[in-house]
Amino acid sequence: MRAYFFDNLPGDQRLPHDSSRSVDAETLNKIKVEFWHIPVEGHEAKLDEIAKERGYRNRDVITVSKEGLGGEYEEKIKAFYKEHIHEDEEIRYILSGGGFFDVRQAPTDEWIRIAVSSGDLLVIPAGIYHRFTVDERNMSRTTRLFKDEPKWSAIYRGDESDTNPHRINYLKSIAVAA
Ligand SMILES: CSCCC(=O)/C(O)=C/O
Ligand SMILES: [Fe+2]
Repeated sequence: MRAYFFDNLPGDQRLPHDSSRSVDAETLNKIKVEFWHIPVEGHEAKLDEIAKERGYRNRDVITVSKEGLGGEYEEKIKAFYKEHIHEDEEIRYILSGGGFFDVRQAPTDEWIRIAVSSGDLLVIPAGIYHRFTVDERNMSRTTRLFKDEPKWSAIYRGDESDTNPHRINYLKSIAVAA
């Protein structure tokens, strides 16, 4: 896992877009993004422990690739890279391949790019604006943890998202006024 500010330059979303300005763990902690590295071999026990501690009852594995998603690939890639929030925390564990999770720092609204590969586990809090893309490998196999039914539902950034209670609570939790 490596984090840095996104360069905001035009170009394929799957390229690194590395501004060379690194982001440290403390900066990520301030915006409530957590991460672990858990070696893939034998990761199940640690994942079970995290799921139990945080009350997650379900999980699935998604392969984001042309082969994995077939006819849905283009549509899903667009949906994941469109800026959004969730009303639940997002926990993702990368089994193979990799990609980039971009999270918006508040209050600056700058994109922080988090490069993930196999063994990286990321916790993205409810209410933070973010997006995902595969990298140049064009493939990520990821375990997604869900508290309830395994369902992906996103609220795209727009007028309604800024007044969503989960967005407001998130800003409060990091001591930023909504
Ligand atoms: C790599 S898991 C698929 C992407 C996803 O679930 C999500 O919410 C991205 O923000
Ligand atoms: Fe998401």
